[in-house]
Amino acid sequence: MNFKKLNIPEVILCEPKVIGDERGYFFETFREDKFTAFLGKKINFCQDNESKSSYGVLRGLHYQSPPFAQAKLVRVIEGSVLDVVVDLRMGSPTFGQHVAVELNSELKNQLFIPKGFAHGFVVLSKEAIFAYKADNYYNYKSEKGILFNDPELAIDWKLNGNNLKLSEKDAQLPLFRNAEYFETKNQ
Ligand SMILES: Cc1cn([C@H]2C[C@H](O)[C@@H](COP(=O)(O)OP(=O)(O)O[C@H]3O[C@@H](C)C(=O)[C@@H](O)[C@H]3O)O2)c(=O)[nH]c1=O
Repeated sequence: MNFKKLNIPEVILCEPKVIGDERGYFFETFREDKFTAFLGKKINFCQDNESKSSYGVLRGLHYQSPPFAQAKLVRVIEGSVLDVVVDLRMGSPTFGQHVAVELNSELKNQLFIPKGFAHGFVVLSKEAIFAYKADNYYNYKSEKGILFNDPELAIDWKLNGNNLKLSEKDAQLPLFRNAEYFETKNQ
């Protein structure tokens, strides 16, 4: 696995070494030792999730508030998505900024999203199966979100707005300016 810091340096792109042979392919999807060595701290993942979505489905932007904040390691098992994270850490030099990266099942790339970020993705392929690890359990009372097309965030979701499909909940999320920000020291 190769690890790369992105424009927001705490957000890490993980690029696995895929070994192909006449049977197909093999790759390590997660190695705690290498991951911990790169981050310099251990993330205790405790929940694995999977969702399937069709073209144009946008899930996000989501986060859980403390004490249920979640760091996530996300990837695409089938298809392609544009994955977006927004920095909600007060005092961070990149507060309010976002990173957008295409994750797909060809590259098998993954994104590590620390606590203190809102996360969402839009499906660019006919369908996509999305999988992720989280280091804190789902807690519906702590679920929070930000409206995907808040002009203040100016996220280019790559797809025409007419093609986007959102849940009722996600279409009614508040703006970034009304989000619950994170204390940087807690991250
Ligand atoms: C996230 C989650 C949802 N659920 C339930 C609640 C609901 O009935 C159903 C679907 O939930 P949602 O509509 O919130 O699912 P979804 O929109 O896929 O939510 C996910 O979006 C991405 C972008 C994230 O970053 C995740 O952390 C998570 O918030 O699944 C769980 O039981 N456990 C979970 O961990």
